[in-house]
Amino acid sequence: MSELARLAEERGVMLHTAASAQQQAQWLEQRITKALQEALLARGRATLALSGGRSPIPLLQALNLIELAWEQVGITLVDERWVPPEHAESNAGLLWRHMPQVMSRVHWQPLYHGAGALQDAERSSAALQAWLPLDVVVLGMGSDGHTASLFPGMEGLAAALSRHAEVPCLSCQAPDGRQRLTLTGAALHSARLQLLAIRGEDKASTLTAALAGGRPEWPVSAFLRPPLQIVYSADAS
Ligand SMILES: O=C(O)[C@H](O)[C@@H](O)[C@H](O)[C@H](O)COP(=O)(O)O
Repeated sequence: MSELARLAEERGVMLHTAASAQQQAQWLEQRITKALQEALLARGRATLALSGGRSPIPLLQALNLIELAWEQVGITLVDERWVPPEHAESNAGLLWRHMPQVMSRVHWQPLYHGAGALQDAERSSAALQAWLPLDVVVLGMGSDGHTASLFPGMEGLAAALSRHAEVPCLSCQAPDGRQRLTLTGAALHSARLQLLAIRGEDKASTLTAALAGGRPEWPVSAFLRPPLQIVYSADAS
């Protein structure tokens, strides 16, 4: 058993290792679809918060092929760069590019509204408060241990990570100085299904260090406990 698997088991966190990026996407799509269908059956509605960046593209493409009552599903992001959807770095733009069929049918809740980072965070929080608890959250992770746009050393990090955070969405700054919007622990910890998807050896070593408990200052460490399910693939392509 790998060190990653041993540490995950020690923490009671499910770890699935996929042989490729496509198999990781398939594993995620099956669990997300099942959770959304259960939510629709139980409550007539479902909510899903997705990560941006590069890793989620195969998952977005897989979800785009799924037949579901998408009109009863709310989709938002776990974070957004504070740029309009047409900007190359927009996570909203990423979802529209790789999941157009789904995005055209769901109740889409953007985080970026163009009024200013602070005002956009307030507007997104007001809208998302009614969504809590979320049904599904899909987290990614950077090699620096950030998740969503919660970065190590960020001002107000402990409060932002807390499940008792005052608001579900905050504006913040990435280490590169760019404005971002991020869900807080109030939204992220509320999810009935919490998934962390990472790819590549680099992130595996970051995650191993976090699971070993030696990195409490890394935001991802706040999520490494049940009911989190981790899916890892060495395939970083
Ligand atoms: O906006 C973003 O970039 C994401 O939401 C971010 O938190 C992402 O999950 C990690 O940075 C990993 O990104 P990659 O998948 O591109 O490595």
